[in-house]
Amino acid sequence: MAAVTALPVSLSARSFAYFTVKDRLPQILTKVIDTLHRHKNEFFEEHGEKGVEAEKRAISFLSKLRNELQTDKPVTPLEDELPDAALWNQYLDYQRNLSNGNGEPSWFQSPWLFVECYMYRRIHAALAQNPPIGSFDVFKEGKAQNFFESQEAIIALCTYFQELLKNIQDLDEKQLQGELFKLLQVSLWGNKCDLSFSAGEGSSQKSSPLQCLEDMVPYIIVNDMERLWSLLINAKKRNTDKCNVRVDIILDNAGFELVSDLVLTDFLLSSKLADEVHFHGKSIPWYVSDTTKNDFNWTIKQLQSANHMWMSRCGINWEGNLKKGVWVYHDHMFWTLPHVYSSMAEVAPDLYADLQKSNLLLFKGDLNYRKLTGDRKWEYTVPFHQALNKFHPAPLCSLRTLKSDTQVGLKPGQGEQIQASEPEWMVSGKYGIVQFDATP
Ligand SMILES: O=P(O)(O)OC[C@H]1O[C@](O)(CO)[C@@H](O)[C@@H]1O
Ligand SMILES: [Mn+2]
Repeated sequence: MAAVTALPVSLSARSFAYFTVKDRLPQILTKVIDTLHRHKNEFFEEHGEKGVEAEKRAISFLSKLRNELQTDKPVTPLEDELPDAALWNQYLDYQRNLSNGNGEPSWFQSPWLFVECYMYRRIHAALAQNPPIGSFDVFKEGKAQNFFESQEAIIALCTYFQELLKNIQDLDEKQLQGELFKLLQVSLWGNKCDLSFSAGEGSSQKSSPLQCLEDMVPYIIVNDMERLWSLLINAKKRNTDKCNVRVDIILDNAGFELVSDLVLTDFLLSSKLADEVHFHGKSIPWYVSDTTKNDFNWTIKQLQSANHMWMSRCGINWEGNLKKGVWVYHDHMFWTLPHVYSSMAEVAPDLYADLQKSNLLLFKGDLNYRKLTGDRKWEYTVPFHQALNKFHPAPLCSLRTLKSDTQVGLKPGQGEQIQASEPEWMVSGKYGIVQFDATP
């Protein structure tokens, strides 16, 4: 991988990133250790002494990791033999070359994106290397709790949606557009509910997700919903039996956000704006609340068996979509590598080629935005297309609330104006974007 010269510097642990690395990441590690402690009896019941020994080894690995982080030790090569280890270690070499002999990559000196991803990968190694507790998801409880605490909001959304389905065939184009915009916004604001941001403290959707959409429109600082609509409606009009419209959604958090994404994608199918939807989740537990295959299936099962007619109707329909093959779940190790998306074509050509088959890629959440734009200190007015740095498998759109200090594609003066009244605007999660790029 050649060193990049013409791009702005990477965000490193010196700004907002500094507080994340200094405070949030150690807090997350402490919580993970605590979670393992609390499950000791369960490990014993399931696996006997072997389970307890594995738990002890995982805890000592994680304590060592926390110490390395807090004392700004060099980031060391991975020593496990998991399938992605070689790619990680190559990336570490690349970081070494970038630092031009200015010392080893370390927690507070290296790019924030890299060290943060690296921490989650080491957490995974702590478990994966220690059978019989190798597949224990240390973040599962938090994700489930977010789902249960968002119960009211999920009921409100499922009820609204099932009512909408009753007469969806009778909606004219304008009405269809209005409904799409609503569900896009629910999915956008659903991204407030991630757990790495609050270091694993609760962050669920408490109020009805549909009620305050109007009031929140001014906080959507890039709003390309009209362009998204044009793409979808034109694709629908051109659509013939031979050529299906495929939408891909690169998922972010489980819990309320996932339900909001599933409702959005059900709407795309039910309105015939799309014929098939492909979901992309994480193959290992990631950034506390990100969706894995287990979370995806668990969520649909929970909905199905819920004691609420419209919730369970959603769950039953969605299971049906999976069985019929109009919903397809994928995971690929690339999504949990530290690489930015402009290197996908080189690092994961199979994934890139798969995404090229899509008519529209929806990228959910802040981390996806950081990887789309290379997590760099761009000027606010730099076009999104430029920041994507040649990543363009298909038309794409980011739905993201701002939780890290990078943002492109703003109008001249727009960023400075918000900054003047709200210094925290880039990291508070209060602002959002629906940012689209169609140009190859
Ligand atoms: O779930 P999301 O929206 O990708 O957010 C994850 C976010 O959590 C944080 O990593 C916290 O460190 C963000 O700043 C990051 O981008
Ligand atoms: Mn996330």
